Amino acid sequence: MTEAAIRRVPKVLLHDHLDGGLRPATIVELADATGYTRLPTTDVDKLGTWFRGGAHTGSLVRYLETFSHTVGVMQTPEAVARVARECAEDLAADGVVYAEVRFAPELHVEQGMSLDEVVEAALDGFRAGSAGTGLHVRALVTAMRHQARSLEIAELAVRWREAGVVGFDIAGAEAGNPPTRHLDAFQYIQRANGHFTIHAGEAFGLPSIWEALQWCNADRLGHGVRIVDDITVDPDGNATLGDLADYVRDVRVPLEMCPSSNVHTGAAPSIERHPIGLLRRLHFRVTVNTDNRLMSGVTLSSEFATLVETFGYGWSDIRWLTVNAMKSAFLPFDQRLALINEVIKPGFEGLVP
Ligand SMILES: O=c1[nH]cnc2c1ncn2[C@@H]1O[C@H](CO)[C@@H](O)[C@H]1O
Ligand SMILES: [Zn+2]
Repeated sequence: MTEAAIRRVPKVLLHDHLDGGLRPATIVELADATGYTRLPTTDVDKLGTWFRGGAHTGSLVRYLETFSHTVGVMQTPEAVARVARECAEDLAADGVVYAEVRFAPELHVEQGMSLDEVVEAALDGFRAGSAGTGLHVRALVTAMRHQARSLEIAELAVRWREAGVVGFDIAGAEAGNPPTRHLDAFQYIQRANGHFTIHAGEAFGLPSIWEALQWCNADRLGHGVRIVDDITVDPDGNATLGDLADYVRDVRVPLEMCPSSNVHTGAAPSIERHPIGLLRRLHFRVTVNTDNRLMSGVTLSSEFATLVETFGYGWSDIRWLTVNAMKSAFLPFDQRLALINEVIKPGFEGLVP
C-alpha cells in the first residue's frame, strides 16, 4: 500500500481550504503580478519550506498567521480563478473524485472585488480545472468567526447554491469565538434548507462541539477531535462514552478529521496519539481530510499513507473512510449514491474482498 497505489483509488475530500493549498510557485508569480511585496522570500523552494515551518508551531493562532500571504496574493478575480483551477488540477492528479473546497470571500475584497465576484471567480476556476478529469468539485463558503459578516456570507452561500456552492462554514481562531456568536447565520441557512459545517473541537473543547451541534444544528463538524474528552478508555481498552459523544456517534455526525493539520496546530500531540485511531475503532462517522495542503505539506493520498503506516489501515479501511465521506457530502442523495456505486466501489474492486 504505497502512496502511489493510494493515489490510484478514488477518494473523497470534504475539508480543504482554497487559500491553504496554493502551489508555492504560483504564490511567487501572483505576488509579482499583483504587486504584493510582503512575501518572506521569493525563492520557490524556500517559500514552501517557510510555509511548512510557520505552520508546524503547535498553535492554531500562529498557524493561521501564514494565511496572510496566500490571501494577500488572491485579491483579483484572475488570481482567485487561477488558484481554484490549480487546486482542482492538483486534486484530480491525486485521485480525488469528489471534493468540497472552502474559502472565505470576505478575505478577498481588499482590492475591490465584491463577495459575489470572489465566488464567481472560484467557481470558474474549479470548472476549468476539473473539466475532462474524473473530479467533481463543489464549494463551501466560510465566514471568519472573529468577524461579524457571517449572516451576509450565509446569504451569499444560498445565492450561489445552484451554481456550485453546496454549503457554509465558519473558521478562524476558535477560542473566544463560540459558534453561537453566529447563530443568526446558521438559522438563515436552515430556514433556506441549506447545509453547513462548523470548525469545532479543534483548538477549544467540548463546549464548542456542544454549541455547534445542540444550539446551531451543524450537519458536520470540522475536526471535532476534542470529542475524545467525552470518552474514557479503561486499561483493557473498553470505552465509555459521555452523553455528547454518544449523541455524535448515534446520529452519525460526520467528523472532518485532518490528522497532520491537527498535529501542526497542537490539537493532537502526534499522529500516533491522534484521536482518529480511537474514533475509527468506535465506529464514529470519521472522514479523512487535508485541511491545508500547502501549510501541512500533505495530499489526501499522503494523509492516508500516514494512517496506513501508523495504524496499520488496509484497503478496506480506506474504502470505509471514503464511503463515509461520500455519504456525508453536501451533494444531493442521488448523486452521492451514484458516486458510491459507480465510482468508489468499482475503484476498490480487487483490493477489498
Ligand atoms: O484548521 C483551521 N482552523 C480554523 N481556521 C482555519 C483552519 N485552516 C484554515 N483556516 C482559516 O480559514 C480561512 C478560509 O479558508 C483561512 O484564511 C484561515 O484563516
Ligand atoms: Zn479547516
